Amino acid sequence: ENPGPSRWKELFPLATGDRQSPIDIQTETTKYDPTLRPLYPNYDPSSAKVILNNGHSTSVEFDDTENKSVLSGGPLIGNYRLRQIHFHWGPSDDIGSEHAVDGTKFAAELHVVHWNADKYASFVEAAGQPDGLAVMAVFLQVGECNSQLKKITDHLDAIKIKGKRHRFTNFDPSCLLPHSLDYWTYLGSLTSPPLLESVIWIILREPISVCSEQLAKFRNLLCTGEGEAAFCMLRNFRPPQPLRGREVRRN
Ligand SMILES: NS(=O)(=O)NCC1=CS(=O)(=O)c2ccccc21
Ligand SMILES: [Zn+2]
Repeated sequence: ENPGPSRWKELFPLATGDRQSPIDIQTETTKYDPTLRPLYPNYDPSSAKVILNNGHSTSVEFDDTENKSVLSGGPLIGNYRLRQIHFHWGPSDDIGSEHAVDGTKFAAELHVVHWNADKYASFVEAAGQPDGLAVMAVFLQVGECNSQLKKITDHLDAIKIKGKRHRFTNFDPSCLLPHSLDYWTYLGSLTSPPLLESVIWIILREPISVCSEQLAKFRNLLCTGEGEAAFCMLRNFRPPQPLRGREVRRN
């Protein structure tokens, strides 16, 4: 089975770096910053292309060959182009999110991944730069079933096996955002290998809902491929990492 987060440092020295993600957000020590602007997501539903099972999560991939779907505002300078969305969850409803708030974890976490197309020529190049990526995170709090999330969970049966992909278009990920776009922001990293320290994190303070039945559908995905012994994708979250003196700002 995939070596868990505790062994990543053996292959990826960045795992013990000083701007690693996720973190536990201690709300009392976040700093209000009046220079932070409102977030401005502007997504074209035709950018959505495919939903897939990559063996460690399920993602929706977007056409990022032009500035059709971008995030601007907030702490960002210029436009960050939408690349993909994916989710993190756990084996039970009491854990699953990557970031935590005053020690509390949510049942799951949505990541909306963007890259700085104003400055860099590709996602891969941007992923190697300190201001290359912007990931907007949304907490999924267990409760009511989420009718917008159903657009994703209804397709998971078709991509149960690692490597499966399915045409998935006419989808605007704004439908998964909460009413309020208030946020915390800090400088961090990708939360899975290669753990690159290139992410401006934007964590929405208001969660969206998810019900147990929907969480069960994520857990039914397989992290194994065709012809392999089947193992369910029960957990794919990295635990909180040391803050190393970083500041968390809020708008
Ligand atoms: N949880 S996270 O948002 O830090 N993303 C991990 C990640 C690792 S990756 O480099 O495979 C990659 C490619 C495209 C989008 C995301 C990723
Ligand atoms: Zn993620």
